[in-house]
Amino acid sequence: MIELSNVSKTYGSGDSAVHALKDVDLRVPKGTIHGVIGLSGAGKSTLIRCVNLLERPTQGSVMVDGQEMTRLNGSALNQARHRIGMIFQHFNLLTTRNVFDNVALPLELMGEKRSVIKDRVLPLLKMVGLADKAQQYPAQLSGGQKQRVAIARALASKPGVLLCDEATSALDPQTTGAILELLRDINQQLGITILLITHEMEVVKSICHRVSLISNGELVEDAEVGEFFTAPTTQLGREFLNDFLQLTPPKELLERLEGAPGPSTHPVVRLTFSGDAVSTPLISRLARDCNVDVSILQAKVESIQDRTLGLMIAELLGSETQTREAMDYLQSHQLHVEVLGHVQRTS
Ligand SMILES: Nc1ncnc2c1ncn2[C@@H]1O[C@H](COP(=O)(O)OP(=O)(O)OP(=O)(O)O)[C@@H](O)[C@H]1O
Repeated sequence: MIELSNVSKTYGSGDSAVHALKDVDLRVPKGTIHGVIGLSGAGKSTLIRCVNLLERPTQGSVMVDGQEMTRLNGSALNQARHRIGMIFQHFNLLTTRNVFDNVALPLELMGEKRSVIKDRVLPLLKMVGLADKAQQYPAQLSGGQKQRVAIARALASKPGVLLCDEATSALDPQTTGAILELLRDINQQLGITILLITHEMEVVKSICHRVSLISNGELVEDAEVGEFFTAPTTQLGREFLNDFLQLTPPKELLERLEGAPGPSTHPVVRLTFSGDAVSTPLISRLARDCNVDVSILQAKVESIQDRTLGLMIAELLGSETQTREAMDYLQSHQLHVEVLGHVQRTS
């Protein structure tokens, strides 16, 4: 289990101080996979590096599997770090060591005997699918293979926790999928707790149980993945979702979109719906009960874990009162309604 309480991190001081983390509380239960997503510079790397104290928090406490990391120094901290594996975007392998010796490195640093090292490294290489590459050097491997070596190395000291710092960001989509599958297998087979940071919703959707959204050093959302994808509670969360689903209004419509309603305009809305609302014929009811016509401009249905998510961009055609009633009707049926703007009637 990982538990951060009131963690803040400030780089520098005075006028040049950067408040990279502000009062962060985060709890990752044992055996779960937790994602932290955010824009560039939001504080993701700082947060993950505070877990193993590669960065020491300015304030607050960090507990990992019952041990308070923030109280440790020197050799006690080094010992505790053996229980926390970490993988990085650029793999960080030693180019002068072959695959076997890269994986063996943490065990050598712990003073393990060669026979123990051999018994540990070979099954790990098998687990990550590189049993036949033990004698090869990093330069002879693909990006995905290098990350597999890094994963085996991170697991060598039998950690209870694995930290993944943008572990798939340097990989193509197919290799990303294979590495994520490996991480999921490791989580299930070894019961290891995984904390990962990413700027990609696809990563969160594929393997995380829960997700936190970080913005300007603050955790602004924390939810189950299905919940986050179907009902983000912040504007930033909705923007991540819309980018992921690529449901933005067509360019030609954007050009005609006006901010304020006028005497002869229609609202253009983005509707997000999940659960029962996906299978309810709300649009035809809207036409019947509220007397508005609905012109669907874009629509998409996605399965996120055990939930179904529907998205739609539509123009509501009717009088101002009718369209307002229609939006109230949709909201009362648990749809998230966002008015994107207004367009002039064409007829
Ligand atoms: N060593 C440092 N010294 C000073 N400022 C730093 C340092 N490391 C990070 N920062 C600043 O802290 C803030 C958070 O940075 P961080 O790297 O944690 O964000 P991030 O979300 O991981 O970004 P990215 O996705 O671009 O890697 C940024 O404003 C960054 O410039």
